[in-house]
Amino acid sequence: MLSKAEKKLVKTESTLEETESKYRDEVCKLSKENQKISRLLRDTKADVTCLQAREPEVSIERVEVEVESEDLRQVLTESQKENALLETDVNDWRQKYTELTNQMKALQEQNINYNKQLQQNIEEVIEIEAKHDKEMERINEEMNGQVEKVKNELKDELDNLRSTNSSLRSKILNVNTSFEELCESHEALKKQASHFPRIISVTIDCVKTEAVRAIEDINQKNQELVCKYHKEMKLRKKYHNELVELRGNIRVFCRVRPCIKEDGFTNPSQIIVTYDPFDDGLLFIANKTRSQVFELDKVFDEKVSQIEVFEEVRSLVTSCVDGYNVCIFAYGQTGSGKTYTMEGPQNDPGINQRALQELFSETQERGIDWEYSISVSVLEIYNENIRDLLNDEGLKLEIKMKADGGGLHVPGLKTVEVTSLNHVNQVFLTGQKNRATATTNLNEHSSRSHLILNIEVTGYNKTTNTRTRGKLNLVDLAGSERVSRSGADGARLKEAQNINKSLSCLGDVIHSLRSKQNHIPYRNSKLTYLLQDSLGGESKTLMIVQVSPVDKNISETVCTLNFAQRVRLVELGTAGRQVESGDINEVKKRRNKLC
Ligand SMILES: Nc1ncnc2c1ncn2[C@@H]1O[C@H](COP(=O)(O)OP(=O)(O)OP(=O)(O)O)[C@@H](O)[C@H]1O
Repeated sequence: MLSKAEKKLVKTESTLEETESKYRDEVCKLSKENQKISRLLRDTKADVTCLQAREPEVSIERVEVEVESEDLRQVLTESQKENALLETDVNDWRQKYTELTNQMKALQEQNINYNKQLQQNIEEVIEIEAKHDKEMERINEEMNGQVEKVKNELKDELDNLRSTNSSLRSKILNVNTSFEELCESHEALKKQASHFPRIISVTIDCVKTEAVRAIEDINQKNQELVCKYHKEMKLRKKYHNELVELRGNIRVFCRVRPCIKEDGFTNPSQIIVTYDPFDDGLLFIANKTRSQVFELDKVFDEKVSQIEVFEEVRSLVTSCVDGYNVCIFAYGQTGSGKTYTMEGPQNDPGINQRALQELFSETQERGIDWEYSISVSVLEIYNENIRDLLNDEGLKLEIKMKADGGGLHVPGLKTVEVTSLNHVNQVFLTGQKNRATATTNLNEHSSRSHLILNIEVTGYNKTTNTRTRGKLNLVDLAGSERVSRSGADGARLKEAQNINKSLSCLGDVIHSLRSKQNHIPYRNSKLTYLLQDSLGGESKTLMIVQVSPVDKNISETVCTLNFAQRVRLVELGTAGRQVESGDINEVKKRRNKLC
């Protein structure tokens, strides 16, 4: 602050000095001019005085002379000329005098003006000096005030610093004490820290044990949860099955066959089928950019074995022993694995052989009260003709209603009672032989015909005098691919049209059953007519749809699964047992009533 006031003072002083020197120069210049004018005036005055004091050099004399001679006249003429010249000179001097007098007057006036100016300037200088003094006084006062203020401020600051200093001193004293205390604590901690590794390792061991225990607990809980979940799932499935049974729905399973060499080289991106790890009833098909989901009663992935498949149908098969009509048919496009699931290779048989084996063991386990007989017939429907595969006589067979009202049958169809698995295998071999002799290419033929293995289980209870009769139809349908896709003509076209007809009749029957229509068009094809007992009314029906996992078959796969979804919604009504009391007349009466 002081330096600012000082600066201002110095600046004002220099401005004043500048102004003063400027006026001093001006006054000096004016007094010099004044002196010059005074000198000129004095000189002019002296000249005038001198001129006034001087005797006129020329006196005009008028002499009147009588010119008497020529010489005199000449002298007179010359004198007159000289006189005229002198008069001219006098006039010039007079004029000069007047000019000088005027000049002197002007200079006097100028001198007066200069004097006035000088006086004015002197007054201004005095005024400026007074102002300067005043300003100096004010600045001095201001400066003194500032100095005083700064002094006071500095004093306050010094006081503050002094008090801060004293408080800092006391703090330092305190810090010193704290520092000493900290040093002591540090020493103590150092001592403690030397024990740390041991403490830490003990703690880590404890934590590890705790963690292991916690993980074990979690694992146990997890396992319990998984068990509960599986139980829930089983329960859900059981209730679902019960519901299905109550409603009489057609149960629909889906089996995905593994990739085979006919699929060509397949990389993972060509596999279009995926599964839900938590729900074995869902199947996903990657159809172009979207994933289509299909809900079925059970999905068997490509790794599921023949035994596992049979485990799922075992109870259905054995219910035949209790007098139920059961039908299991395999549906799907050619090469999707229908025959594999139903017949299977010799070293790993499918449902047909396992079902018979199961029926044998089940009937044997029923105890001594029961007498059972199991008989089989094997037939195929090819081009809407029924062929008995256990009889090679080539009889034309038709489906007829039994005379006693006991349902449909095929008169003339050979039925063989089987007693052991070996016997069953022999019967199957006969069927396969007969099928092969009628055709040049068994594979192609099997694709275009429906194969039906009919098993009838009759039981008689000696104690209660009751009879049971259950029928098990195991059907390997012809390939379901569309005619338009196969590009067939001639005999092939006829075959395809017939397959198409019977499968579309199957679809119609299912549609009519689903929409609970009064008329169900069973008779529109040999297949539906023959399976009437198994499709409608009091039977348990299972359809196993077979699909290929690769993208080249996607449209057939999607068609198959759409068909499966429709089939699943069909309600057939509660299945009924075929149990007859010993009094045959009563049975007949009941049957006639039903018809
Ligand atoms: N689950 C499976 N495991 C191993 N191989 C299988 C499986 N399913 C099908 N295959 C194989 O796929 C090929 C075609 O199967 P399959 O003959 O059973 O089909 P299909 O649907 O009966 O055909 P078609 O309508 O022509 O009779 C066969 O070579 C068969 O061995």
